[in-house]
Amino acid sequence: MPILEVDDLSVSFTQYTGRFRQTTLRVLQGMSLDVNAGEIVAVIGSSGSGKSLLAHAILGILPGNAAVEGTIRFDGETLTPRRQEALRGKEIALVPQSVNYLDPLMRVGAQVRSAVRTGDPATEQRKAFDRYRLGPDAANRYPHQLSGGMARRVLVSAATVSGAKLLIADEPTPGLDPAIVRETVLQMRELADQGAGVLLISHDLESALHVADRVAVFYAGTSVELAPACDFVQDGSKLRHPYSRALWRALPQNDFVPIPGRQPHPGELPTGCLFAPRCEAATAQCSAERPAMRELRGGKARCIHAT
Ligand SMILES: Nc1ncnc2c1ncn2[C@@H]1O[C@H](COP(=O)(O)OP(=O)(O)OP(=O)(O)O)[C@@H](O)[C@H]1O
Ligand code: NI
Repeated sequence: MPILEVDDLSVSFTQYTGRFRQTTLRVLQGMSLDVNAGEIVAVIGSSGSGKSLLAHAILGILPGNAAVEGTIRFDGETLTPRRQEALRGKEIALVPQSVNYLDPLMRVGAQVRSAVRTGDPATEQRKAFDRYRLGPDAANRYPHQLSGGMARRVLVSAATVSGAKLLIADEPTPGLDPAIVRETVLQMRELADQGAGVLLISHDLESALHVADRVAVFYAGTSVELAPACDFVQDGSKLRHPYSRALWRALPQNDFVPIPGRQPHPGELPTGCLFAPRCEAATAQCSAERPAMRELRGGKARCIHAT
């Protein structure tokens, strides 16, 4: 049974654009995916595609002006705001995108100890710091006294001492040390092998493919494909959606072919398929209607032409 099931999730923000004018911006739509225990599902998409919002919707930490539609089930039961609060940091843990999530005024050892749920907090914190190569004096430091890599490892420690059944790792944005990115993905694999379900959010298809079982490809606030990781091979012809194939082909070890154009902003989405304006295979029908996600060859794709 899946540990996490996201079904037709949409997120909108209400914004005031003047004293009396209010607009609603839909930033996530029709998002569906599931994660099984012991499995890593990588969420891949460029900046602004909705990856962090999905994580925040699952955890119930979206800002107050956000409206959520659709259902999220954890361990077979629908998540309500009350249940999200009860599970957050316990059964469902986040490795946040930024080290700014650490409390700047609290020693990091104490922050990790406060996340421990079973066993002796001091012992569990020490074990986690050993596992993630944080020296014995690291626990007494404040976040600003740690290097970026060490702070990331403290975040992973805090997420793992909780013994969560579902881990959501929101990877640091590019520009941060690639070695740290690699390290985080390997840590996630270890946790999945111990039985946790992992949602691994990443810009970096290549590093995610090292550890993921399945890949969800996001574009402009929706999922366009859900594929087994092993479909990302050779010329990409096993993939179902033109955008997934384009991402694959854009990798340096493949043809390094960039895709012309850019991802549309939430306020300027095309009426039909969101990828149609950049798609080589687009026809008039693609611009007429938003395609639904459909099952295809052991995966799913949101494209009327996909075979
Ligand atoms: N509080 C907010 N109010 C209005 N729009 C928002 C808000 N938070 C996020 N958005 C918009 O929602 C979209 C998705 O944002 P999100 O942070 O999920 O992207 P992301 O895929 O995580 O990007 P990155 O890889 O840069 O972290 C973006 O267009 C962003 O501008
Ligand atoms: Ni993000």
